[in-house]
Amino acid sequence: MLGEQVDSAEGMMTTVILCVSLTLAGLFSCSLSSHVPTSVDLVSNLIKICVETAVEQINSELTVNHGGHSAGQHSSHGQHSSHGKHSSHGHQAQVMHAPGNKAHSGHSKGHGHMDHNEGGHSHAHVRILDRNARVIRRVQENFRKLTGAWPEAIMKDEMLKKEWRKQVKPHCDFMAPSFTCDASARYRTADGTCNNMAHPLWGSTMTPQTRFLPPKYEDEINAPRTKSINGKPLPSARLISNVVHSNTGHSPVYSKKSTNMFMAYGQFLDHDILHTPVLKDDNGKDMQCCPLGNRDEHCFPIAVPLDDPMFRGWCMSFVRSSATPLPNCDPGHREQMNHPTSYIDGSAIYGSNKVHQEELRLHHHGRIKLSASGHLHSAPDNECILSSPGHHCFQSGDGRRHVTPTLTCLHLLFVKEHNYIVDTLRTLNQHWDDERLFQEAKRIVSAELQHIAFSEYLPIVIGQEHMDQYGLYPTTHSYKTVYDETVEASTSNAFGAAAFRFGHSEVPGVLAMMARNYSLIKAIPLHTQFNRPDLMFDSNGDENLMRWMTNSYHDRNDRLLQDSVRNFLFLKDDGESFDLAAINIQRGRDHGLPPYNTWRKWCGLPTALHFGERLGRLIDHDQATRKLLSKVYSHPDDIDLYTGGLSEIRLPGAATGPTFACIIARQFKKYQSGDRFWYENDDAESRFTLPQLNEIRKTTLASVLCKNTGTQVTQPSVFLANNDFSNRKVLCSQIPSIDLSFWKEHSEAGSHTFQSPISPVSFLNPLQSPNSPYVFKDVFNKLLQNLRQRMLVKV
Ligand code: HEM
Ligand SMILES: [Ca+2]
Repeated sequence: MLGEQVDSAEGMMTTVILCVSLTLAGLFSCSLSSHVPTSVDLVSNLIKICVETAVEQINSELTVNHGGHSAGQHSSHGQHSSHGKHSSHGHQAQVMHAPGNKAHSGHSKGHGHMDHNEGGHSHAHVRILDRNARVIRRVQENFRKLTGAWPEAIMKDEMLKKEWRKQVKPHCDFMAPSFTCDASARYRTADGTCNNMAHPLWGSTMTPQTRFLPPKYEDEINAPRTKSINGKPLPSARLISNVVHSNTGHSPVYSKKSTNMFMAYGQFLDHDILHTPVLKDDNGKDMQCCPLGNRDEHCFPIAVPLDDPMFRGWCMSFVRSSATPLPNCDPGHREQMNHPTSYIDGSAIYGSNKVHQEELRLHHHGRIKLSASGHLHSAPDNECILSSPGHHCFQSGDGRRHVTPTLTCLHLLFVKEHNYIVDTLRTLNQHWDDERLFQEAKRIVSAELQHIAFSEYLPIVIGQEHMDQYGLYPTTHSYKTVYDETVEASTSNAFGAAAFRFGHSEVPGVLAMMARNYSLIKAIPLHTQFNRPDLMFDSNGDENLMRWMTNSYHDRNDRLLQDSVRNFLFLKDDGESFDLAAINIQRGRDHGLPPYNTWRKWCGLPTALHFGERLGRLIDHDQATRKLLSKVYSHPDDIDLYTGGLSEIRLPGAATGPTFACIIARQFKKYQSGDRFWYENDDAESRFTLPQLNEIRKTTLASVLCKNTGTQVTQPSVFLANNDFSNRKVLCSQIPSIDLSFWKEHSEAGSHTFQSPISPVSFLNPLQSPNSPYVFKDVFNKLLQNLRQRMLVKV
């Protein structure tokens, strides 16, 4: 045991020697107890040495490099109480600006993201977490230099662990707020805390992403993977992108099955469950990490091949995802944080903390703010790119709302859905106040989002077999009692940094708008629209864009990404742009994702031994892809998860191959069974009544579209093309939709009893179960025959 080692004469000597030498070096002033030191004293002093040295080191680095924030004592309880109130305790970070510091000023050269106002002071919080993680990492490194002990050894020794927590805690005590969760709460908190009563932070905002498998960092703790198993450097992420993911010079190939609405919804859903923050510079702009060899801890620039067809100058800037300490400030490897709540709870609409939520609310009749002209409420001008007078940036619960117009219009759609629900509830329950209306509508919208995700979206992503294998289909009757309090629903690293990015291969090169008669209004290259709200200001812009989204195929799920995102991502006037495929690969390395073969094994799939054709080959890749992979990688064990997974042959009826389908299925299982407020749950305090649940089961994205836009005709499943009989277009009035009269309160104000259950006409969503009968088919057969089949437009 390490404690015993330190207790030994040798350990004591080392401590004293170090103490003296570090004091002499002027790093800190060391005073060991005057009495004969006990093992606790020694360990305590040893850790103290390491902590103080770490703080000094970081402060001097920050002063030299950035004039950034001091690593001194600070803490910020970014977590919230059980009532979701924002609280901030302890000292604020001290800011020590170095005189004359010019680093990173003025220019915004990172990934071109706009300034994100995510409510509260989220970026300050990211900075604090990142610095605290850095302090802990340094303490850990120092401790290892002194004692040779790895984090595991510290955690196994009770005395050492206790001392560690005591000494390091002042540098990151935001991780241990005290909670009084209300077990009888009917509503989720804004920040996701208190969902799991035993672990109130699970799945909540700004907590570490979880891992299915331990990370693979080059130094075991922090440094990205850069070396092949044969010791040579790994291929550059941009080179892999050029060889394996490039479609440059070729026409796009479209899916034969699903629509651009399926693509867009994937991004919208992703933003409910994940955002990994990266650090900004002192001016709140993207950090610049070029040229190669930049030694800033936050930088991991991508090497651009000399003969690159698009990018010049050897280097693409890449900022590492911010780090976050582990709970209790325990030692361990680098972890990345998740900004939104991990639960599928509409946090992209409602915000992920109370402060932000309050900003978004109108505080009148339960509504969310919209502009007078029916757009999302305005946000400061620096949060998007404005090019026309009269246009404005938008507010919403997630900072990335402007990234593409296809995403922005889904934000608007669900704000309208919220307001539609509150307005209806208000007519039913006139005694409900603003708060009650808001919370009830939020609860219903969250349930709708969960239902759409699991009944309409996910089956197309992973296929029926995985849906069945993991028990992911929603039930068609009664409750589904799947809640398991031992399951942590937090978003996992490999899911977010690789598998769920499968959708990037669906992204089109061109967006379009369609009129009510399905004629094309206009087609616009996607890369001209990043971070711009303009299309939303066209007359009926959102409706016309969504009409195109439901009437056009997305780009096929394959290993290829369109130039819109592979060469022209966030293209600026000065010609600077990024490659999303290269970023995804680099992100995986930055996050320490184990490579492809390790995940194959975890999924129970055969691993590859070579790139050839004999036994032991990459069995889920076609021959051409095996060849391309062999051109860049020197061994199958080197293959990055993103590249290996994306280039697999898709499973029958799925948008993903077996490795991504496995990771995505296991992650969605966590969202389903780790959420106490899961909409199908039979939880005494928060469940829906059965009739209400049956109403929620009627929800389809088509019904939400019909209710909240001028759309009059659409196919029942807007994720699927309307090219076969079962999904032909029907009038909106024929698309089942939630009947909110089941929320009419029966008794006194404040009570939670609702109208007695009158069993509604049973409705089976055809997508819930592959074998269920298609009810529209019988009921509306006649009408359908009269509707002309609309051809999908390929732009
Ligand atoms: C519509 C066009 C899209 C654009 C322009 C886009 C762009 C981006 C960018 C720039 C990032 C950050 C990359 C990084 O720095 O690591 C990102 C992350 C991500 N994207 Fe997309 N994306 C799009 C669509 C999609 C779709 C359709 C999906 C899924 C179906 C998706 C899933 C993800 C996921 C899971 C992440 C990781 C998020 C995080 O960890 O913060 N994206 N995307
Ligand atoms: Ca969420």
